Amino acid sequence: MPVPSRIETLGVVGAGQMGAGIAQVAAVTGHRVVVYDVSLEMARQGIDKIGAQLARQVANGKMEASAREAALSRLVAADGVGALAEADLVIEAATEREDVKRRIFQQVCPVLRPDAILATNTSSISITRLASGTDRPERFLGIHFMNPVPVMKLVELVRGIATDDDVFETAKSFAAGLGKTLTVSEDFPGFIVNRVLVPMINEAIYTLHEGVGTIESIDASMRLGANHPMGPFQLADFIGLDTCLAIMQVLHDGLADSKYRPCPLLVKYVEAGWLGRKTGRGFYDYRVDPPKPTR
Ligand SMILES: CC(=O)CC(=O)SCCNC(=O)CCNC(=O)[C@H](O)C(C)(C)COP(=O)(O)OP(=O)(O)OC[C@H]1O[C@@H](n2cnc3c(N)ncnc32)[C@H](O)[C@@H]1OP(=O)(O)O
Ligand SMILES: NC(=O)C1=CN([C@@H]2O[C@H](COP(=O)(O)OP(=O)(O)OC[C@H]3O[C@@H](n4cnc5c(N)ncnc54)[C@H](OP(=O)(O)O)[C@@H]3O)[C@@H](O)[C@H]2O)C=CC1
Repeated sequence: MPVPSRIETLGVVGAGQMGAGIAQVAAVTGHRVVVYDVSLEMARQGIDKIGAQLARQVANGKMEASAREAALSRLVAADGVGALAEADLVIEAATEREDVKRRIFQQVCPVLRPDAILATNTSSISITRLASGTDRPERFLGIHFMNPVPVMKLVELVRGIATDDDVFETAKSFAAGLGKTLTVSEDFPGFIVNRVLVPMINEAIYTLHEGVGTIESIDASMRLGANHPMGPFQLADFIGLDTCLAIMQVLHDGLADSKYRPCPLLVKYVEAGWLGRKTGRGFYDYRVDPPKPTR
């Protein structure tokens, strides 16, 4: 069966920071986008965030008001999974948990067009393993965007063992059409970016845990000493500590090497529900301005 040669309608599952970012970029570049989350209300909240983000661009003179209106008119909040039936491509961007993603694929696959492509924005989980839980492993791949999606230039593409070449080519043209630069990663835990980046963050947390430095001194050291735009704790809070921990667990389990052991302090923060910016508190407390280190 031929694959859609062009992606006109995109479905996005999960309207959190990544799903909303993907939906925003796709709508701005002329795609119709159906946004699905656990409820219509959550999907609407994601679209409201996009509206606010685009309003800032209009206020800064970076976008015409008419272009904002046009982008918003292309965004639809799904009132149920059935709304994904019209999509040429669906990108899953829900919580970084394999059980959650598998359950989503079980719900979504029966409503998809038989020729539709299914992709995941997973940060670390095996594409081949996720594909095996769908009805279309040959039409399944990883399209891994970086956070914040509208700003970051990279998209990592990852094929599973069964991904068809023409599916991969369609995904490449789609991502290039969003203005992104592509790299291709083999399907191993964490792919390229997170195999390198998240152990660095985990090491920064060990550095704190062992008393080598404070949150602020470690962040300042990496910002000023390594020219990173954010220190590792600012970045961890920005990514989400639950996501950072999930990635470390995938690296630890998948590569069976103790060097990927998640720092117990990271585990403690996640257990406390201090997940970073999205919950108002992580390694920094964002309920005060400027954000205050939490240890
Ligand atoms: C976990 C994974 O699976 C993979 C990952 O994504 S790992 C995370 C990768 N991301 C990073 O490493 C981000 C590192 N940080 C940065 O690059 C920068 O700090 C940053 C781009 C986030 C902000 O840059 P900054 O210069 O400090 O801030 P600021 O001047 O406010 O913003 C610069 C631009 O980004 C935009 N921006 C900032 N945060 C944004 C957000 N959350 N969403 C959308 N746009 C955003 C701003 O609107 C601004 O755009 P304009 O230039 O058009 O006005
Ligand atoms: N954060 C980052 O920097 C990056 C993350 N990623 C990956 O993108 C994905 C999403 O991450 P991110 O946006 O940060 O996470 P968020 O926690 O911000 O968003 C996840 C969203 O998925 C929703 N969700 C959970 N379960 C379901 C479900 N069964 N059906 C539909 N929606 C559901 C959540 O709803 P609710 O809140 O109600 O649970 C939430 O709105 C993860 O796989 C992550 O690894 C990739 C690149 C960068």
